[in-house]
Amino acid sequence: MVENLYLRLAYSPGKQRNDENKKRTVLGNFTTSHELFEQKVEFPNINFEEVATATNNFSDSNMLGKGGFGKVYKGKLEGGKEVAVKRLGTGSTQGVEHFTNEVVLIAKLQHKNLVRLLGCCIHGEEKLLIYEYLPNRSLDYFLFDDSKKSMLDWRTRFNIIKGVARGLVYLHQDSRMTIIHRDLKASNILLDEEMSPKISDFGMARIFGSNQHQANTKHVVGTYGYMSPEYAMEGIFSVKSDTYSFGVLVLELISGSKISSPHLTMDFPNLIARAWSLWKDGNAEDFVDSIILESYPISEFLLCIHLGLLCVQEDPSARPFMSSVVAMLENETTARPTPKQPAYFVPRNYMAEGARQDANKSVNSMSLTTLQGR
Ligand SMILES: Nc1ncnc2c1ncn2[C@@H]1O[C@H](COP(=O)(O)OP(=O)(O)OP(=O)(O)O)[C@@H](O)[C@H]1O
Repeated sequence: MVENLYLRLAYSPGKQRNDENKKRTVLGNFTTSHELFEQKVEFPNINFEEVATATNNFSDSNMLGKGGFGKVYKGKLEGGKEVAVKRLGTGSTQGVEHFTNEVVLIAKLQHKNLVRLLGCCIHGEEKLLIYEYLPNRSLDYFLFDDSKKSMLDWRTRFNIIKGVARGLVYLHQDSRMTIIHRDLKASNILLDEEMSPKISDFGMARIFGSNQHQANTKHVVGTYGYMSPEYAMEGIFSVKSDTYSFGVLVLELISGSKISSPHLTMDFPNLIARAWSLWKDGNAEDFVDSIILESYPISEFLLCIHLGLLCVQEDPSARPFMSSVVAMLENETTARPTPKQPAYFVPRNYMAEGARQDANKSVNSMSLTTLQGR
């Protein structure tokens, strides 16, 4: 049974909310999703029993994956529609925030490169988000698995780059709001049956008011390696922090390596360092994943490496807006500035085994980072 749910602010703000309130006073018209949440949002509420039945009572065999905020299950609704159900961990304020953000934001957005949220469910302590099911799961599932990455030929990777860029332009400037995603990464790019990309996971996104260009927070959230230096170290975020994460994603797609790949030697603290070093020495071809290197025009690889390096520059104002990125991707003759040397940074203790294993999970706070290789 599906009925419309009118959502109203339903939780008491904790410490984090207080911090953000203080900041809002300083920043003027900075709008958090909580404020929108205080407005009424009409959204399909899917019955809990129906979701439980659809997912075989949230059985492990239906589990598609596990993120920082809960497990995701495959389900089949009455009538046969396949869905993905995110079951948020109970009891945490951050889980509630994640839930409200997703519902309020995605309910208002529609673009072919954004995942569709079909409904939600609040049932006692349970909070569920019900999405369209994307049969090819997420980009990381293919790109970082040696036995699957050959399924991502260059044409597919190039289309993914272009689709994600268009989705970001929509978020940043073409929807009625300016939305900063704040956690763009390979596992948040879902792939449909044609391997077209859909940006997912808006649990950490923030909305800016019309004259707002940047904001800062003491509560840094996101994923190691994809965070821009100014965000990781000073908590400053803007559309240009998403541009940075996009640049990292582009470099991962070209090289077929993770930003934090253990295969990188100590000469290269991360993938950005390697890309920069090879590009400036005129050896950018060596950066390209050997699986895709043959049979495609080298000019497209070089364009994308160049673009990736422009996006990860240290100075946010030197990074292109996503609309310029799309223009460069769609027309190889569009002028491209020369990228400056990026700043490589890794979180303190990042080389520790435990930290590396969790490197691609979203974090709810990040304390210290160290700069290297300037
Ligand atoms: N709509 C969907 N269709 C198919 N698979 C999905 C869908 N949504 C999520 N998944 C799968 O579930 C996994 C977990 O997703 P989730 O967004 O919770 O976490 P994550 O992005 O891996 O990590 P984090 O929460 O740290 O960002 C994804 O990697 C993906 O494989």
